[in-house]
Amino acid sequence: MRISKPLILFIDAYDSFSNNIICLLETTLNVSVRTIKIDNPALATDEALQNELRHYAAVVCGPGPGHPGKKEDIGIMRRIWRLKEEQLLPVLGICLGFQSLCLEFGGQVKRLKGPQHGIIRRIRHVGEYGKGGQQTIFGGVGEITATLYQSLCVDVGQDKTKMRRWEPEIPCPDLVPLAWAESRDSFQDDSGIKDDMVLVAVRHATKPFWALQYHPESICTNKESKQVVRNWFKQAQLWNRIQRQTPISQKGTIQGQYATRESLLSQFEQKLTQDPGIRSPAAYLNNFGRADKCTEVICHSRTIQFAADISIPDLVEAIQDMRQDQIILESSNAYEKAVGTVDVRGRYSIIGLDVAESTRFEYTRGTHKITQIHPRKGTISTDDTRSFGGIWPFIAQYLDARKVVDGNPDSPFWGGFMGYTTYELGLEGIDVKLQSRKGRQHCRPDLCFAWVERSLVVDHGKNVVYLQQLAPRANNDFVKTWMDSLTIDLQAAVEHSSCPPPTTRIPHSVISIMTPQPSVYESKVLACQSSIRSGDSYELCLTSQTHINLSKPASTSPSWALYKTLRTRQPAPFSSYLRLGSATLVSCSPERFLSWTATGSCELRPMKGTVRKSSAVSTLAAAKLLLDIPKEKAENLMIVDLVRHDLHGVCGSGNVSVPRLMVVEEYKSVFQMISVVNGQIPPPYPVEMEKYLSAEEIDEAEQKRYTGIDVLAASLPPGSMTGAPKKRSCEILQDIEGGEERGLYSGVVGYMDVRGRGDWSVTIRCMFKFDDEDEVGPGEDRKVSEERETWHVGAGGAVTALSTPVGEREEMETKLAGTLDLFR
Ligand SMILES: C=C(O[C@@H]1C=C(C(=O)O)C=C[C@H]1O)C(=O)O
Ligand SMILES: NC(=O)CC[C@H](N)C(=O)O
Repeated sequence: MRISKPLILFIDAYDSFSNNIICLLETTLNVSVRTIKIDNPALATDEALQNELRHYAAVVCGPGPGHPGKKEDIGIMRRIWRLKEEQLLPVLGICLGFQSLCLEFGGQVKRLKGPQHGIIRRIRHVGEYGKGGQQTIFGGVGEITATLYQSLCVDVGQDKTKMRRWEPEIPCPDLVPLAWAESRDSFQDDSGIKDDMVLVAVRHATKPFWALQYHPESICTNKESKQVVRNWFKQAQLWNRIQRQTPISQKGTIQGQYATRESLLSQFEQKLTQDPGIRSPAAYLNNFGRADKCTEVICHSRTIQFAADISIPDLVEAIQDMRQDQIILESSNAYEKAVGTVDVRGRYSIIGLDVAESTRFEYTRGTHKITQIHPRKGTISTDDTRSFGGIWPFIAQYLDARKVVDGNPDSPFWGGFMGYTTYELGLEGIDVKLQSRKGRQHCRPDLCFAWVERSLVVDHGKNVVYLQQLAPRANNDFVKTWMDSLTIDLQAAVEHSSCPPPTTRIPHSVISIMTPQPSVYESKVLACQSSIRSGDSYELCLTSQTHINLSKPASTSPSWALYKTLRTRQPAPFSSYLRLGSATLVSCSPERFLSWTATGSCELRPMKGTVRKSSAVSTLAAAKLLLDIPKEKAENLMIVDLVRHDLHGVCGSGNVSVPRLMVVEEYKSVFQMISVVNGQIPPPYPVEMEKYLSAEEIDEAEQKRYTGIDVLAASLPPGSMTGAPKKRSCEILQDIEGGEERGLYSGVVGYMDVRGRGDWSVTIRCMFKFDDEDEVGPGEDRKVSEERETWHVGAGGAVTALSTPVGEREEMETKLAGTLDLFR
């Protein structure tokens, strides 16, 4: 007989740490967790809630933005505390859940004098037995050091007496204190810790309710807190055995969902099953039909070895028409041996060839339409993304139908999608509406990918170039002819190349530059801090836009010259030059967003903590000292925990790790603190099951498997550009940033290839423009007209409770200067 694991219901208040708590529960206890949002309409009636709760051994009321006194912030949590005696079941509140419990039973919710977000504190707990001799949940627990994420705190009566007590005070007879964080226990002399005593654990005197105000799941909370979770569940189970009146039942439908989302490929399959008519031959086969054996596509590859360092600009200029569309992803710091360590330097550069002739995919948020532009055929086709479950299921299936298994194993990219997505696409994915006052005034793509069949990969470590083409195996001769002619051009280019290539004069003149006003930016920092103090956000990545108006000689965009100059001045592992459809991007981003391998191992590298290089801070050691402070570490930690949550949402419990935490890296003009978060996408079926599965079952599992695209879709917009919790923070930022679109800035640029791999950078330290903003205006002498274009440069930084307006403004200006200096 199969005994199923006890179920726990996790109530999610739209937090960015929820999946980490679910992972903690599933890996510490022998349980399975289902989750539900605080405002799920399916549980609107008491009867529905009651029917749902029957399935569970216990409930966890999670953390979240906002205030426990606001109905909309806590939703069904409040109804849990109000359950009738016969309906009761054990509950653990965490953070917002803790505050909600305390508020319900007489506690007063106050603002902390100094919000504590991502701050690590020592916790003083009552020990195994409370004052009345009752067993607590702290038995066998040593010293806890735990991360706090809170702006608010609860006063249960002790604030008056100013003494740590283990007994309830008069105003809250039902709330028994179990643990405190005290200012005398803080690790460093930290100006942010201003409250003497903060209550961080309670239990209800008579009901099976416990709660923690600290975050047991944070990467920086020590292992001791796992024992607290074990103890809690032991007591919860004991209570269930002895006191529970409504027995646990598996009957009836269950609304709680798995924390991991359904895979994109499975969403696609489901849509097709619902509406088999879509499988109509033409459109379906064009997009998703699999090639048969004879037309099997492989990645033809030729390796060309070079003696000297390879200059990417020289290489592309020799073989491409630079006036046409381009996609160049360059490790422009590959040969910068004097700056930073080896792992800061990128190794490969990847160049899409003949991009202007490639099929281009465009999607604008809110339209439900994927447009394919086929330059070779001179046609444009449009599909309704709803037929396929959305834009991401479409992309995932399109790529999956073109999987290639044969190619050069040394090359990181064989061909496939290359392109960008905007910040606003990410916002759509987390249901954040755009707040622009006038509504969206354009229909520019928020996702633009080219399907790249010919490419060039440079391995800067080995000084080799891989020339590649996706084509049927049988097309060998045709491919060979193309490669022969290109090889000659490439060799000539490298012989004449100058490394580093000279920066060219930029053929433009600046008409105007509109930079953010310092006082306005500083007031926005204060507005962010006000949202942090009220408990609505823990950290906000505030950004601003600079607009540059250029005049230029007719039909020569200065973008390529701008790129060549920027890549030399700000060499970075994720430089990119894109001219794709109506957008042009010039970027020297140091930040990897996400990469994944063909076997599903994913890496995210959030960057938080920036120091400008100067004569006073010129070494890594000096920068480390500056970044080794609670403010900077808290900024980084919060995003690490957020990224872990995003990854858990696809990889599942137990499959996410943090191999590097808060490491300082050196770049040309800045030092950056980064962390590395890894995740392993689970295989379609457990390997040991293979011998028991039929071919059809294996096929079906493969059809529904997760890929790196699931992680990409689940993690946008990049957490390092939003703050935490992501959704509420993005809404607040929409407001504070005045609804101005970030566009390509704060989005991602990169590739996902036919072998099942991907690599994306966060689009920062960049500039971009759209063709529809180009104008013709009167020239200087007002007689002849001249062409003008508008470039946008975004810059910003994370605001926390510990920020200062001037400090943040200077940090933003430091980041802006790298790009803006091109025009000065
Ligand atoms: C917002 C920017 O950068 C982001 C913010 C950082 C920070 O707050 O330290 C660091 C890297 C980026 O994730 C920017 O470059 O404009
Ligand atoms: N992490 C949380 O749940 C935070 C709760 C609440 N919004 C606060 O800031 O105090």
